[in-house]
Amino acid sequence: MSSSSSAPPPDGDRPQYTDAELSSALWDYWGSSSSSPDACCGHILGYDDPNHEMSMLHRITATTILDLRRRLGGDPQSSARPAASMDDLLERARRFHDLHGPLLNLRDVIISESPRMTLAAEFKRRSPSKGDIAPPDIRAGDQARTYAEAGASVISVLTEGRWFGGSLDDLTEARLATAAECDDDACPTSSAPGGVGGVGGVSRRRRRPLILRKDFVTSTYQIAEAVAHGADSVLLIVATTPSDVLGELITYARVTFGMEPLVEVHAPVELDVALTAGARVIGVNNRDLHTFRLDMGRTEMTAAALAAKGLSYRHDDDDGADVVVVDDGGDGRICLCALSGMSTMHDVHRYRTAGVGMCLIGESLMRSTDPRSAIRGLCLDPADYRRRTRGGATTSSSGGGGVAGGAYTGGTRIVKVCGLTNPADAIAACRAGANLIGVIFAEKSGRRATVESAIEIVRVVREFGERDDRVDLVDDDDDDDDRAFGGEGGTAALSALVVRASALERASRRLLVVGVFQNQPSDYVRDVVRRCGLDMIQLHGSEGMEAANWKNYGVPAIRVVDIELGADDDRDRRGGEEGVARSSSSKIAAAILGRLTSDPFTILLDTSIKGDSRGGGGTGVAFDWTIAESIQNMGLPVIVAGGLTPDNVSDAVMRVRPWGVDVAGGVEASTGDGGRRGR
Ligand SMILES: O=P(O)(O)OC[C@@H](O)[C@@H](O)c1c[nH]c2ccccc12
Repeated sequence: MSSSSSAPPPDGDRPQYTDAELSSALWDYWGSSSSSPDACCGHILGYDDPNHEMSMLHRITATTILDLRRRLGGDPQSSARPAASMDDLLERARRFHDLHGPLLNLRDVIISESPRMTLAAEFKRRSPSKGDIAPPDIRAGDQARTYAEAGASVISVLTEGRWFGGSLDDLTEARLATAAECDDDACPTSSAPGGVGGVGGVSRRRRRPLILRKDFVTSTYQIAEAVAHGADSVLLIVATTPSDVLGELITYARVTFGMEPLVEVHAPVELDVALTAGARVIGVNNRDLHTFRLDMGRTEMTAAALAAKGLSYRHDDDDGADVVVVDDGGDGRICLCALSGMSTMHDVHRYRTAGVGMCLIGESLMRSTDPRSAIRGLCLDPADYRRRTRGGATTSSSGGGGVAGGAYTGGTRIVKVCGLTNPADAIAACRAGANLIGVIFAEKSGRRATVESAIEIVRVVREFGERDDRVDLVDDDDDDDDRAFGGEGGTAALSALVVRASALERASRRLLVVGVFQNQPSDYVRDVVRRCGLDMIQLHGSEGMEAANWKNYGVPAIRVVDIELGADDDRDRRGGEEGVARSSSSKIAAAILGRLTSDPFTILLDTSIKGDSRGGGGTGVAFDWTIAESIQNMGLPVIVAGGLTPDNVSDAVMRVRPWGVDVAGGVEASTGDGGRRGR
């Protein structure tokens, strides 16, 4: 990370430090310890960084050290709150406990949840790699309560202010808002892990969640500060802490407060440092905080190293029996946690299989419009996961999907923003929550992108989605047998499309770029797909169902089905005769389903205007959405397009609850195409 892009957002009267000041603060910190950087695995120099430039992790840590130094020294220039003395903090911590009760112990919480995966749900306003993640008016207390009620037994609160936008006030707010036991419909069994008095399945009350302070802790002062503000535990990062200091901080936390800290490692060599320092709860950050690169395999790598030492705590449920593993009597085995990059029940299950006891999830819960159902969809209880995935075909994480049969009721999962022509708008769309980014190559469009701009868009979207390559959607779930895709309508096609909807939901967490084409030669389409690295295409012309088979272009296709807006349909709709409109919309829906083949990956419904020679798409007009509703009632999740703008999209979502929406993106300026929107 270059130093120019790593400056924090400007923030009031906070002092800015030069690189030289930051660097010397770090070396002072390291110099104060007897352990040399090399002996502690050299992480202070950063991984994969032969030039040993100051990484973001160094910068944030050093800034935190200098900020604290200023506060403790009582900076007369600053209007920031002067820091309390250590004695004051200890007195405040004692008062807090007299009022609100004792600390919860992190290891005990994780073990008592087994075999259910402990969820640490994180409150994080922004991050250095992603910018703003949540709306500015979001309250830590509200979010923490929602998390707790949905089944999180740990709430992690980012308190770092400059890069993560957090504060100690957020911490206290989260602690106080979750002070009471809460009703818990996510509580799995009568043995109610974490529950109180849950005998015989009568009571479903959970104890309050444990509150974790996430910050860049380098001193006992910050630990006392955390406790005084309501934290039960703190994060300690091996990559920035000299090994002897790490040992001192862990011991201080335990002896002074009975606190069990979460010790973060990223590389196997750091595991040894953590173990030597006496850590008992170890979190593997899948993200390298020096480079921000995400490597989901880090957790398994560390789990294997821990298992080889015979130190893994077993959280598993003995092959499916709902047996709670009892405490091991404190024989020193380690609770392993996975941190960063998770969002689905598959991620949780993956780490469950590796022996992990706690998953910490931030960004995807902060971005979720419905964190409650997002948490339920994680299937923390292994029995839930088995139930959801029974029969081999995995259903959507919303729990609403399933192989054909039954209406789709899972809510809106796919948000496509279409017509982007430059990387800045594409990033804005990603930040706003889009998971499909549409780039138009159709000739008639006023929003047509160039190959060069599409290449750039693909680059920034991949970076945002943290992947290096095209997402391979046609995977093991899909049957590569030609007969299954051979153009027969009916249930087989429907089943295939329903399974693919789940696959698309999963894959789109990494954000996909879709190229939109209309009656263009397949050689041309293939060439653009290859040159730009598109993940999918959308066929918008009269190419026909069969043309959408992924084998034609090498990537799966969204097949657009035009809903023609004729004078009659329009009268039906406006006349307000619900019954007539409904019966005609279900007839249209049935006709559409009858035409389906299993060639497309997904179906998108869009408006076309009768008699318009230019064909469907880009009309800026909405069709009768009850057609989409009928199709979904028949079991097929669809994407709805046509006349959706950021202003009216929530209306469509409330009324139809479509699986996907397609919104015209970018700047709503005249396209030079008679006012037609860009698709
Ligand atoms: O938002 P994610 O990808 O779910 O990750 C959360 C958490 O692990 C991440 O915020 C984190 C892990 N270790 C940290 C150290 C400091 C700040 C932040 C972190």
